[in-house]
Amino acid sequence: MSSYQDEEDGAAFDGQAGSFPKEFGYGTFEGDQDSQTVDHKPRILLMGLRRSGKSSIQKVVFHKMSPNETLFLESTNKIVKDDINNSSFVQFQIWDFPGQIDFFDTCFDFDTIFGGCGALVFVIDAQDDYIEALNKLNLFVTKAFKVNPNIKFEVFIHKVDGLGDDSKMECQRDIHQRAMDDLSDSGYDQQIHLSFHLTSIYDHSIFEAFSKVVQKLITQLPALENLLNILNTNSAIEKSFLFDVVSKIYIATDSTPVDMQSYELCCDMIDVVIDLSSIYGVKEEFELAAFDEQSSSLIKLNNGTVLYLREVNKFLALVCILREDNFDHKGLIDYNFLCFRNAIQQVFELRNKNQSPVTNSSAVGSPVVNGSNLIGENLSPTSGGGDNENNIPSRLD
Ligand SMILES: Nc1nc2c(ncn2[C@@H]2O[C@H](COP(=O)(O)OP(=O)(O)OP(=O)(O)O)[C@@H](O)[C@H]2O)c(=O)[nH]1
Repeated sequence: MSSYQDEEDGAAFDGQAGSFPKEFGYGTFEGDQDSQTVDHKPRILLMGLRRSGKSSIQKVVFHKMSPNETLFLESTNKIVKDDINNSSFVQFQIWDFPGQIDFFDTCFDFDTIFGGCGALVFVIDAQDDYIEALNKLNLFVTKAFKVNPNIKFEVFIHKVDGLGDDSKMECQRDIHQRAMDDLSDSGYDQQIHLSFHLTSIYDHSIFEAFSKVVQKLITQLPALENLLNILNTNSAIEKSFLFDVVSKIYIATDSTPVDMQSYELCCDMIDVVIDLSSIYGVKEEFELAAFDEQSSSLIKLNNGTVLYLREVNKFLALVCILREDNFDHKGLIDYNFLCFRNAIQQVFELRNKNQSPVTNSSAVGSPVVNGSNLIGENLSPTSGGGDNENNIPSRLD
């Protein structure tokens, strides 16, 4: 097995975007070698009140900071741009806004901020009084919608690790209700769609929520989903995720529902593979990451389930969950995987061909790729998102 290398340092950096609001509406920023390339990437804005957890989210998901270390993060006092380049699919900028931002400041250039924005993530601290946060949410989304109606609005009901299961649900229901009432009062309830996610940096929920945000910016998603469906059907796979290895965001999965435990198992597998690879993997000279197309890993669980990881390209890995019995057909699965990988390659090529330099995410068309080369034996995968909902093993064999 070759090794994965954490690309964090090479992949992302804190571009100090200058002081707010004096240098607002940035075309370039320090550390930006090629502002033209960077600026056409879809942008994700992180907004919310002070200390709601915006910087922590960004650091934990994209910079591998441990959740405990976020206790020592200083308050952000200027907009911080972060260029995420983990893979050909996952390419965007995150703008972390200071909590104390004043939207009535005349220097605020709404057109520049919201114009090229793909998603606005509004973070609400669920452990705090959220009335003020809801007022801000309404102000920001209505303003953003007027400038750019294509923005996806995502509300992270954050720090829910401090709440019990019932309180979580109650909190979500209350925030949802109040936010919708506010939108209705401002006359936008029919036009603006808000998605709500319960999140915490202390578990996988923040990665799952960010996966969903990022997926909405990938216009090739239907093609990827389709390929995963075909792969599953022909290889008797129960569930498969296409992971961005560095961030553990899944950029696509098949169309069966995602259950959190399966996702967590796959994330853990990636951690195991990365850790083992960095200890035992052989790194070629001049190579940033020492893995190749042969990289793979297999973990048998004690409930008759197999986790199978295969390298798709430098940044993406396919992680599948399937029954041990069905893994007897490993040759077939491997062959189908190669077809799948070729098809993904075609998606990449089409995307690169179609990409125009001034586009945001919504302007890139979805290519039509089918996985017609995949071989299917008479294998019948059981339906649903995995059969191990109540049967998750407590140890890895
Ligand atoms: N319990 C808990 N605490 C969190 C979570 N996320 C962040 N925090 C804590 O919240 C505090 C504030 O986090 P920051 O990331 O600095 O908040 P911010 O929104 O960037 O704050 P400003 O920069 O002032 O706008 C830190 O002490 C974090 O450790 C979470 O999921 N659960």
